[in-house]
Amino acid sequence: MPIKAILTDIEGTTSAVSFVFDVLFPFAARHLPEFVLARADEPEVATQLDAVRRDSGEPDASVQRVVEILLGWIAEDRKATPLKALQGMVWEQGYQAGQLKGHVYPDAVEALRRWKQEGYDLYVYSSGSIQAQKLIFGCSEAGDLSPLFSGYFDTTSGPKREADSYRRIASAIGRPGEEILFLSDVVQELDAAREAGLQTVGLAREGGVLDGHETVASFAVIDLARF
Ligand SMILES: CSCCC(=O)C(=O)COP(=O)(O)O
Ligand SMILES: [Mg+2]
Repeated sequence: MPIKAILTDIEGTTSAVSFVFDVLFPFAARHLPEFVLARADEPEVATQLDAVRRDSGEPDASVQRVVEILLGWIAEDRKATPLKALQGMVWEQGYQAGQLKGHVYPDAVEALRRWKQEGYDLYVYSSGSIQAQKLIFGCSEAGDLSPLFSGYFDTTSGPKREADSYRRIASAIGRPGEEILFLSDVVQELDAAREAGLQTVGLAREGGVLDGHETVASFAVIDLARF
């Protein structure tokens, strides 16, 4: 069945791992303590702090202790939903102040624009929060890419290495899995997507092969007509 929609990962796929690890995560680690301490009583922040207390098994943790837990999670790259939500809020301030500009590989920008023009529907699935996804594409070095996308999915749809997450996303998109092409740099994500019936292409930006999946180094060589 020909594909009608593309679902793409961000880190390592549309965007450099180094942008996430060397720019976004250090920015969050630097600004998150002050942000959390200043806004701990605001409902959207308080909800996430309670989720950290719950997920860490420390229901009585002080705000200061929650900040320590969050900094530990950033250091170990934990894909925890409340951390991702808070990072998104902190990054929003950085993008708004012009301190951050989203990195998107030029080949990804070109292909996404072309695919959109050709009539494919484009979606994002990242561990970064939906707010963070909108920011990286909306405030990118290539300008505002947000009009290209028809929807965004994060870990509130489930973990990226579980097939059920992709089944939920396909259902939300309103298409059978085989009409959706999933792009990612992580083989366990590609395996989970395939188990749910999606088609897959792996991105290995530095070369190499993602075991069991067609693998490319650039969006420029992905030929959608073959699917
Ligand atoms: C949305 S940009 C921030 C990316 C992020 O926080 C992250 O954990 C990357 O996860 P991905 O699923 O895109 O590999
Ligand atoms: Mg990735």
